[in-house]
Amino acid sequence: MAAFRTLNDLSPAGKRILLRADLNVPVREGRITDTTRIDRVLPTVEELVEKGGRVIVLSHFDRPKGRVVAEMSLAPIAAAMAEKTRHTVRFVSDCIGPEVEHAIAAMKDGDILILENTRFHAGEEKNDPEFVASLAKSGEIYVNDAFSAAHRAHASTEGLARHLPAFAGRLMEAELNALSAALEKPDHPVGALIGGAKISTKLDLIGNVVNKVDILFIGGAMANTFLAAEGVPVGKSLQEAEMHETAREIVARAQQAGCKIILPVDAVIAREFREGAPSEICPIDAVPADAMILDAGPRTVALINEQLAGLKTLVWNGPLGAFEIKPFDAATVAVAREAARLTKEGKLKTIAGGGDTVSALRHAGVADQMSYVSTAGGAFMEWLEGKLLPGIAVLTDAAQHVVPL
Ligand SMILES: Nc1ncnc2c1ncn2[C@@H]1O[C@H](COP(=O)(O)OP(=O)(O)O)[C@@H](O)[C@H]1O
Ligand SMILES: O=C(OP(=O)(O)O)[C@H](O)COP(=O)(O)O
Repeated sequence: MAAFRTLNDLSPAGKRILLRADLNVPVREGRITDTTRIDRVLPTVEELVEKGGRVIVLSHFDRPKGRVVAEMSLAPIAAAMAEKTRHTVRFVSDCIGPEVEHAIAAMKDGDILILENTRFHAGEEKNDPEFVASLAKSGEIYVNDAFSAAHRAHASTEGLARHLPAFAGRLMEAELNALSAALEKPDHPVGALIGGAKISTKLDLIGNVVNKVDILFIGGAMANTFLAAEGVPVGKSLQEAEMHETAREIVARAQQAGCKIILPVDAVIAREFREGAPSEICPIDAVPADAMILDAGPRTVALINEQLAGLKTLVWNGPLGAFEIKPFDAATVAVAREAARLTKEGKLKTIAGGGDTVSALRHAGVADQMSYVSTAGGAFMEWLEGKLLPGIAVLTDAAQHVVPL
C-alpha cells in the first residue's frame, strides 16, 4: 500500500484542521436512516479535538450540482453528529465566505465546526483552483477521512491536499488496511454483486471488475439498464438509455474475461413507487409498459443464493431493489441473510460497502455478520479494480511536497 502521513505524524494542538468527512448518509423523508458514516468518522474528529485541535469539517451531501438546495443542507446531519459527541459542535450555512471566517476566528482549541455542503458551489466538483484556495484559507492542516469519496477528484477531496500539509484520518487508514487484508489476494471463486441506482457513475467500473471476479450479479436499477440494452422491455423502470452501448460492451468484455454475468430472471413490479402500492411478480420478459421493476423476484433470489454457495468471496455494493419501501426489500434481505449465514459458517468471506448498502444490511439485521463492512461503495469498487483513487494518490504525493497558495 502507498505510504502516506497519518494522525500519528501530526500535532493538532492549537491548529485549524480542515477535516474532509463523508457525511453523505442515507436520508428518507428528511430523517437520517443510517448513521454509520457519522459513527465511523467520529473517532478521528474526537482524537483531533482531544489533542487540542480546532476541527473544521467539510463534506458533500447528495448531488445538488453546484446550487443551493435546501433539502440537501448538512444542517440536520451536523445536528445528528452534535448529539453523538460531548464536544461543542457549531454549524455554518456556507463552506466559504465571511460567515465562515467569523466562525473560525471565534473557535477555541477543542471546538468542532461543521460547514455547509461543499457541492452547493460548482467549484467543488470542478476542483476549481479558486474554490480550493477559498476553502484552504480556513485551515492550516488538511485531513482526509472520506475514503468513500476518495474516487472523486473534487476540491475538498483532492485539491486541498495540494495546498495544505495533508494527512489520512483514522477511518481512511482503517478502510485501506481492512480492504487490503481481505481482498489483496482473495480466495476464488470471487463473486461481485452490484446493484443500486448510481448507474452511469458505476457502470464503467463494472467493466474492469469483470477482470477480477468469476461471477458478476447485477441487480437494482443497474440491472434494468443491462436488460434494456439487450432489448428486454423494462416499462417505466429507472434505467439510463444513453448507457446501453456501454452495458453491451461490458457483457462482451465479461465473456472475454470468462466472467459469468447473472441478471434478474424475474421481478417485483408496481405502477407506483410508494408504501402499500399494489405489486406483483412477473418473469423478466413480461414487464408491462406502464410498470416499473422495483425489486428482483424470488426466482432471481434462488438463483443468486444457489451461486453464493459455490463462492469463497463475495463483494457487494448496491441493493437489489428499492429496499427502503416494503415489499421491495425482499430480495436484498434474502440475499443478505444467505450471505450472512454462509459467512458465519466460515464458507464465504463477504465484504460489503456503500452508504445505502450498509443501511440495507442493517435493515436485514446482518450488518454485523459480514466479514467487513466498508463505508464506501463506488470508491471501494474502484479500489478493487486496482485504481489509485485521486483522493488517496494526492495524500501520497502530499507526503513529498506541498504547493504554497
Ligand atoms: N429497481 C430499482 N429502482 C429504483 N431504485 C432502486 C432500484 N434498486 C435499487 N434502487 C435504489 O438504489 C439506491 C442505492 O443505490 P447506490 O447509491 O448505488 O448504493 P450505495 O449507496 O450502497 O452505493 C437505493 O436508494 C435504492 O432504493
Ligand atoms: O455515497 C457515496 O458513494 P456510494 O453511493 O458509492 O456509497 C459517496 O458519498 C460519494 O457520493 P457521489 O457518488 O455522489 O460522489
